Amino acid sequence: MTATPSHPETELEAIRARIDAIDDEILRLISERARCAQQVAHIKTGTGGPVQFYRPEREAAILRRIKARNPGPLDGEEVARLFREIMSACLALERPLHAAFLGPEGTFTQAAAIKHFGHSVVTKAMATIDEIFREVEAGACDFGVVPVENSTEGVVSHTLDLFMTSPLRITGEVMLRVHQHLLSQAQEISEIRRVYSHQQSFAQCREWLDRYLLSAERIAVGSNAEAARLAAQDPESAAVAGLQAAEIYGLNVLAERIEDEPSNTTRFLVIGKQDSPPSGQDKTSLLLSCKNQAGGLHRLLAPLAVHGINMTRIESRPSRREVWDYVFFVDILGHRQDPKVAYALQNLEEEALLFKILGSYPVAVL
Ligand SMILES: O=C(O)C(=O)C[C@]1(C(=O)O)C=C[C@@H](O)C=C1
Repeated sequence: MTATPSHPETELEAIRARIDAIDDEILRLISERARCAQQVAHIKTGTGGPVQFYRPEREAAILRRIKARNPGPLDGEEVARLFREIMSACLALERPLHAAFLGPEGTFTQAAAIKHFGHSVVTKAMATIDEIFREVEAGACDFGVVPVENSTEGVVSHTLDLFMTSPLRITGEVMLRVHQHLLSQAQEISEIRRVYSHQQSFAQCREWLDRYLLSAERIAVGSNAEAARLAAQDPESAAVAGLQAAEIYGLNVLAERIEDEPSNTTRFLVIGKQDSPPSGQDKTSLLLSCKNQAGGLHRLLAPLAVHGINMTRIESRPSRREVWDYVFFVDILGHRQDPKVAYALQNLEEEALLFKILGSYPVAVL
């Protein structure tokens, strides 16, 4: 007996019916999950103490678990992003989270905030990095998101400097692949006389700009989004900015991905009043200074080597106390509560002139 070939239309209808049934089931499960989150909130508020609705270590653990268990065919990153949004909505049911970012609307910092907290976070644009710190210190926002380093252009020194005086802690990190585009009201690159962008973005696209827009004036402004806003008012100009800015300010994309390094990534820090409990895969950021003598830095960092701790970054900045006096921003792998890290930090503190733990937080998952 030969099987009768099914009609493509009938087949499509059958699969769509199956998708509808699956969607019903997903919806039922998401609603059940949301009710669980409401119960969590109820338990948290019942404890009497200060309530921490947002739990970065738990969120990181959930996303890592989902990625590890993902059977495909969807990519692990993709699946984690979906769960990121489900958790974001569940948390908003408990209590909406407010995060300050470096504005205006449409900056990479806003994209980083949404990548980290999901779309249910309420983002608030601030004019400067200082204002983000102050907004969080004052309790007007739960968290702030600030850029700290770029893979092409290096450190955002102003952010580091603010940690010297701020009581805020680092509660998370966000890695964002940064793609720069040439945005304009004009239709052709040949019409462009001026280009607006942030200094860092100009630096990330230097080769492209030298090649295709050498004669256009480069005007540095406070943010890429501000650049896009200005480009929207001046048809002979363009902005180097992200796609979000193109959408918000209604600009054409004249050239895509014009960054010199295709892997161009910016690292952002999430700042808040508390850091995060251990998630199993964490980093710790430190602010240190050592005696100004031969072998001072070597002796200061020796406990890390002795206890087998991996240092992922070291950055020096003028201390602003004395001329030619420096402080060091050091990132290590591990949580300050991990016994090995705790021992090393104890030894390190004995050797240091200045010793401040800026925070322990989950290594970025997304
Ligand atoms: O487990 C918690 O503490 C929750 O509040 C639940 C939940 C979630 O949706 O899974 C929501 C928000 C927290 O940031 C972490 C996890």
